[in-house]
Amino acid sequence: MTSGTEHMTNDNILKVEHLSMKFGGLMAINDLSFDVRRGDITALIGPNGAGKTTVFNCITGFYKPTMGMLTLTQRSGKQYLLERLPDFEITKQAKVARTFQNIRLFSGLTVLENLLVAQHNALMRASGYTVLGLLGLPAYKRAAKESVEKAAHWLEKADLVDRADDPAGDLPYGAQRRLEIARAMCTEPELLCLDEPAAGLNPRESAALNTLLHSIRGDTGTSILLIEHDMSVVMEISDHIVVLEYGQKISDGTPDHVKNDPKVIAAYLGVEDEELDEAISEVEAVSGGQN
Ligand SMILES: Nc1ncnc2c1ncn2[C@@H]1O[C@H](COP(=O)(O)OP(=O)(O)OP(=O)(O)O)[C@@H](O)[C@H]1O
Repeated sequence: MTSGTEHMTNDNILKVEHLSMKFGGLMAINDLSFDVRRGDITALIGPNGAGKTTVFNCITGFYKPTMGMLTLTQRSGKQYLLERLPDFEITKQAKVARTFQNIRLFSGLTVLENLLVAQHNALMRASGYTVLGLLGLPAYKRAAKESVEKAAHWLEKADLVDRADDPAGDLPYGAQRRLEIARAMCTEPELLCLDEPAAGLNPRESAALNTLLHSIRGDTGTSILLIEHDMSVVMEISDHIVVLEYGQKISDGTPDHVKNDPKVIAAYLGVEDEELDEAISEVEAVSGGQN
């Protein structure tokens, strides 16, 4: 199999197999394997330093893994080995979009302009890369109309219509997060990778984020892979959770499975194996007390 060959569609959009990433003497990711099912919201969680961002950086081409295979299968069945592609091809061809822990918008451009700039590549292709194309080609006019329509669609989905003409930098934090996601959606990704989308959001903004993510999954079928520390967000929106600790997978399954997994409880409470029973009883006592 090589990058970009045609294959049968399967249920997994992404297969991570035996991924390892070494920084000097530090094994940040150690023989990690997991699947991201098509159309699911999959969360990658784990304590600080577990290796979540490193996995994202390998998937999006920012790091080249020391070992392992990252196979992305598009809806058409076309497959890409991400570890072999430069990052711009991962975005452009494999159609993986990403947001970052720190918001990266064009803060001086308006909200609408941010959504249009995201579609620059498609517009330039339609122009034939010539001035005449820009001025006269029907293909360009059609593409320009479509890009405005797409921007309007995502403005509405992200609940930003009222702020369309404001500079992106003037938006409240939660609205900037939704704009980043809307901008990524304008590139029509097959896999959307979100790095801590709920970080710093208040409960109302978190709820608006959940609505946006559910509508992305429901309306477009785009698969979402996210890193998130906020457990209430993770448990509410995820179909599937993969838990890392010290670069290795310690649990993998539904939110219910993961939240009751003793290994996960221990990792989050920071206890040794022999103290596990005690820790589990403590957690049960606390959750019992809240019900
Ligand atoms: N470029 C790098 N060079 C050296 N070490 C790195 C590099 N990037 C990450 N690491 C190390 O790899 C380990 C995993 O880091 P990573 O940022 O992936 O964890 P994380 O789970 O995303 O943590 P957090 O939740 O705090 O963001 C850490 O020990 C980190 O110090």
